Amino acid sequence: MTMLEVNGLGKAFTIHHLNKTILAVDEIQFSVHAGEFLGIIGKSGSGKSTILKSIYRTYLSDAGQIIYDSKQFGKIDLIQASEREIIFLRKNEIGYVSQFLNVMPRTTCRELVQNALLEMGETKETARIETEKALSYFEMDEGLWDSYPNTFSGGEKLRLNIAMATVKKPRLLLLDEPTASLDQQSKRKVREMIEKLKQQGTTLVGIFHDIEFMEGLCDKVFDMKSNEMSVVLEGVPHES
Ligand SMILES: Nc1ncnc2c1ncn2[C@@H]1O[C@H](COP(=O)(O)OP(=O)(O)OP(=O)(O)O)[C@@H](O)[C@H]1O
Repeated sequence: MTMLEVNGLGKAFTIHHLNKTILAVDEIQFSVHAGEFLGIIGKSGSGKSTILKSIYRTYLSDAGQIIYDSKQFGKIDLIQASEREIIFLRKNEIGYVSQFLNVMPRTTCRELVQNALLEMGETKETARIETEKALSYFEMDEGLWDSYPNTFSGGEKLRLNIAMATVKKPRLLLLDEPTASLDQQSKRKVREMIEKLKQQGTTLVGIFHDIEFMEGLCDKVFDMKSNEMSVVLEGVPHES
């Protein structure tokens, strides 16, 4: 079953003060089946993050279609979807993790993870238990659970980000360099979690500078250089 189909995706940015337009991505085409992991590779500035942000609708694309098979809405074009539909999908079906923590101010680490579960309808008790499990799993120091994350280290912020997104067991998970500032032990944890989610049917699209991290995780690779998708048979996908 195709979970995500990107057809002819294009996105340009207008830089007003320079009076110029940058074509960030053009004619992007790929598809991902349920439970598959698609890795996007390509050099810096080639448009990898723009693709993920277009899927999550942080950016509104200028051309093409992004057809997502939603549990709630059936097949839906994420470019045409209403704000209300996008908010629902972000709460319930589609997760996004980047290197940057962008969260409600004056909300503790524990509350952030709990709120993610409460907004998808979990009971307070389940949210409490699952939150503690997720924070322990990603080895967040218990002394930080009731602190505000603005003072957290880069790695702590990242682990919180990943905990918030994965605790919801999203149907589609978008990973934009989620292991950027993590140590080997934390990377292993993230990898294990990705494997677990895959087994549970989560579909993933991810970008990793650390190509070795992708080894054995990705089923397919989309190469920005050739604008083509290939199936990973064995080994490590090559950087373009
Ligand atoms: N919000 C924006 N406004 C203007 N230009 C942007 C914006 N976002 C991205 N771009 C431009 O679009 C192009 C693609 O950027 P993008 O971040 O998608 O690349 P990337 O492949 O993810 O890069 P990296 O690997 O360095 O993170 C770049 O030239 C970038 O400067």
